[in-house]
Amino acid sequence: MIRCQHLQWGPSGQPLTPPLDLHLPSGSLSGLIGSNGCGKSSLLKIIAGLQQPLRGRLELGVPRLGGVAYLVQQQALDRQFPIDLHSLVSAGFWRSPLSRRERQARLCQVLDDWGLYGLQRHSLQALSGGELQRALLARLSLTDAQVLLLDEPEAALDDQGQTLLWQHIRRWQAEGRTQLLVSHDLASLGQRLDHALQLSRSGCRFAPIRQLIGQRSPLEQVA
Ligand SMILES: Nc1ncnc2c1ncn2[C@@H]1O[C@H](COP(=O)(O)OP(=O)(O)OP(=O)(O)O)[C@@H](O)[C@H]1O
Repeated sequence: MIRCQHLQWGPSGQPLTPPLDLHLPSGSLSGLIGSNGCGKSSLLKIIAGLQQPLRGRLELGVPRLGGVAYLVQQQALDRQFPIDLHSLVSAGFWRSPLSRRERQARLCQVLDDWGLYGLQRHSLQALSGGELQRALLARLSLTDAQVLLLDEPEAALDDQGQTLLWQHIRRWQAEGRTQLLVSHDLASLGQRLDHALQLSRSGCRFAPIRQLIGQRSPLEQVA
């Protein structure tokens, strides 16, 4: 669950949008859309607790530590950081109650799921954009967090990667996790999601995504 009351965020004294009131129930899957610089990534950082809001209240129903997982845009990562793919993905076990043996089995499964087998010892620099994105998603797959914040998760993924991504998103939805997903691919979101939050300087609007992007359903098109 994510509940915002009169929430505002942005640079000090310069809120990016009018106050946001929003309730995303547990298990919901919602898009977060809007033009470049309107404040989408900043809102995810506020929800993740990485930035402070300017004003308003935020309620998550879970503790931030362990309860919220945030998939960052990969350009926010330092590719020079001296770790390999194995270490990056394994960070998803943080606070996990699994035994060493269980972790090993789960890691193998997740690496296999995301098509990363054989790349465990590659440094971050040696990964392609799509491989790094799969590694970040594999790390997310290891967490038990109930709130998942996904910032452009389809970035750099090929068709097969995008299919895998949406299989996982549907699985997380079936597990009752709350997901908020930033994307600029409105056509794809329009086919896959029911609702989205649209941010802009003039206002925030949570509505059926087809209304927001001006798309009509196939039935409406026939009618
Ligand atoms: N650390 C910061 N200091 C000052 N301004 C910032 C900071 N981070 C972001 N901003 C500004 O806040 C605004 C919103 O940025 P944000 O990254 O949230 O936009 P966005 O909607 O995610 O954009 P995009 O679609 O381009 O990813 C931008 O104008 C940006 O320049």
